[in-house]
Amino acid sequence: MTSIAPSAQRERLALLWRFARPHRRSLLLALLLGLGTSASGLVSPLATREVLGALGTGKSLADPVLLLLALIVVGAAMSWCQWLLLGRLAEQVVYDVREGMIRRFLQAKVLPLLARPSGELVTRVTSDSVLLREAASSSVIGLVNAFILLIGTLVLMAVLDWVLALATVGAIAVVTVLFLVLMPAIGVAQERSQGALGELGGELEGSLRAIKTVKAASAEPRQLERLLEHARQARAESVKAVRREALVWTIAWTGVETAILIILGVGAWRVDQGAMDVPTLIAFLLYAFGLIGPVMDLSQNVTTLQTGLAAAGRIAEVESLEVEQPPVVQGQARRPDQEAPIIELNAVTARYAPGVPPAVNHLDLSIPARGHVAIVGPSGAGKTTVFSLMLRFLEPEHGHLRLRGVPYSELDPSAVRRHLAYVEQETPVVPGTIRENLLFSNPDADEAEVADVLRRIRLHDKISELPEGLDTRLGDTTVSGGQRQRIALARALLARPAVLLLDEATAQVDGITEAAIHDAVRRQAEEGAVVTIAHRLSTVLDADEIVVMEASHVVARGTHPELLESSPLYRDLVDALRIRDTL
Ligand SMILES: Nc1ncnc2c1ncn2[C@@H]1O[C@H](COP(=O)(O)OP(=O)(O)OP(=O)(O)O)[C@@H](O)[C@H]1O
Repeated sequence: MTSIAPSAQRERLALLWRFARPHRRSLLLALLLGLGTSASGLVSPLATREVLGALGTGKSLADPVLLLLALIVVGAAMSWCQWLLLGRLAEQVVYDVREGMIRRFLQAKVLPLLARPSGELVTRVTSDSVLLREAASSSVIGLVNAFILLIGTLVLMAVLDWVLALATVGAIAVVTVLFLVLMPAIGVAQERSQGALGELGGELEGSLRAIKTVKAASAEPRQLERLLEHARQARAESVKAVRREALVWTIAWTGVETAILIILGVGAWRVDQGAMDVPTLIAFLLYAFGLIGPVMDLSQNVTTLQTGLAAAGRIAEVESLEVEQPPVVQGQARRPDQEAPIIELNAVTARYAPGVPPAVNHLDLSIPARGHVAIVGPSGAGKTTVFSLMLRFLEPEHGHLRLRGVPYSELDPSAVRRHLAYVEQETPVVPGTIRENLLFSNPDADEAEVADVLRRIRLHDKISELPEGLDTRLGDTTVSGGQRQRIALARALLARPAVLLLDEATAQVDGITEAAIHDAVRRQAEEGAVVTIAHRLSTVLDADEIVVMEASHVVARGTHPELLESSPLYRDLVDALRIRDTL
C-alpha cells in the first residue's frame, strides 16, 4: 500500500494549520458551539430516562418534558450558529489560499513560471483550494467535536452500566484500528487524482490555445485521446479513493450496528439477571444510537482531512515557485549617470539551467540613450535572451548589466522595467477592452495622448468606426495579427519608455502595419532608445547600429554599409531578408 511519509503528513498538517490559524478565534467559538450542541445531545437520553422512570409513578412529567424540549431548542440554535460560522470561515480560508497563490504567480520569476503549463497552475487556484475548504475549517472542528462526543457518550454509558460500556469500547477499538490502517491510502489516491486533473487542465488549455493548429492538422481524435487519458487517470484514482472510503464507511457502520447488537444482547441478559432496569437499558441504547453520529463524523472528517492534506501538498508546491527578490544594497544607493549608456551589458554570460550551454556568452553591448540598435542573427543565436536579460526575466551568471551606470543588481526588477517597454513577437492582448489594453502600461495616459498614439500607429480611424470604440472588448481572435501588433506597440509607446524593446514578428505583416511600426520606431529613436530584434530588411536599414549575433556571441557590429563590407554572415542574413521581403 502506498502512503504519504509521516514527515510529509506532518508538514501538510502544519500547512493546513497555517491556513486555519488566522481564524483560530472563530474556530474556538465554533468548537464551543459544537460542544454545546453535543452536550445538549448527551443530556437528552438521561432526561428521557427521567421521563420513562416517572411513568406510572404518579410524578409530574412536566419538568423532564420541558427540559427535553429546551435541550432540543438550545441544541438546534447552537448547531445553526456553528454552521454559519464555519461556512463563512471555510470561504475565507479558500479566499486566503487563492490570494496567496495568485500573488505568488504574479511575483514569481518569469521563466520558471512559464516553464509550467498555465492550465495546470489555474486548477490549483480554482479546484485545489476548494478541496482545502472543509479540511481547514469544519473537519478539524468536526474531528475534535466528534471525539469529545464519543468520549462523553462512552463515559455516560459507563456511568449507566460499565459492563455494557466495556463491550461497546471493544467494538469501537476494532473500528478505530481499521480506520488508521485504511485512511492514508485515501489521501494518496486523492492527490494522484488532483494531479491528473491538473495535467488535464494544462493540456486542455494548451490544446484550446492551439485549436487552429489542432484542427488544421486533423489531430482532433489524437488530441481528444490525450486529454481523455488524463481524465481517465483522474477517474481511476478517484475511484480508488471512493473504494477506500466505501470500505471505511462500511466498517464504521457495521461496527456501530454490531455494538448495538452486543448492547442489546448483553443488556437483555443483565435485565434478566436483575442487574439493570429497563429505563437504563433504553437510555443506554439511545446512547448507542447516538454513537452513530460521532463515529460517522469521525470517518467523514478524516476523509475530508485526507483530501485537504493532498490539496495542501499541491498548494505548497506553488509556494516553492521562487519570487523576484528586491536587491540588498549596502550604503547609499548609486545615482544614475545621465551621461552613461541607457543600458549596458559587460561580459555577460547567461544560461537557462545549470549544465546547459550558455545562451549568451561573454557578451558586451551598449545601448545609447538615443537611437535605434537592431539585433540580427540566425535562429537560436541568443537575441531573445538579450531581451530577457534586459528585462530581468533572466539573471546573468557572469558579468553585469547596468541602467544609466547603476548595476542591475542594485535595482529592483520593477525599477528596471519602469524604464523599458516591451513589444513581444506574439504581441498578446490582455483580457479586457482596447482602452484597457492601451492603458495597461500607463493607466494615467489621457484621451489626447491615446488619440495621438493611435494616429501614429494608424489605428485611430479603424477604432473610431467600431460601435463601442475604445471600449470594444478584445479577444485573441477579434483583431488581425497586424492590428494586434499595432495595439501592442501603442501600449508600449503610451508608457513613454526610455527604451523600447521590439521583437519584430517573423510572420509577414501588412503594409500599413509595417509602415506604422517603421514610423513609430523612427520617432521613438529620436526621443529615446529603441532596440529591435529585426526580422525585416526595412528595420535593419533604418537602424543606427546593427549588432550581428551568432551562437551566443556578438560577431559583428556597425552600420549597414559597414557590415555589408565586413561580415559574410550579415550579407547572408540580408540576402535571406531580401528574398523573404520580396516573396
Ligand atoms: N526558456 C528557455 N529555456 C531553456 N532554453 C532556452 C529558453 N529560451 C531559449 N533557450 C535556448 O537558448 C538559446 C538562445 O535562444 P534565443 O531564444 O535567445 O535565440 P534567438 O536568437 O532569439 O532565436 P529566434 O530567432 O529563433 O527566436 C537557444 O539555444 C535556445 O534553445
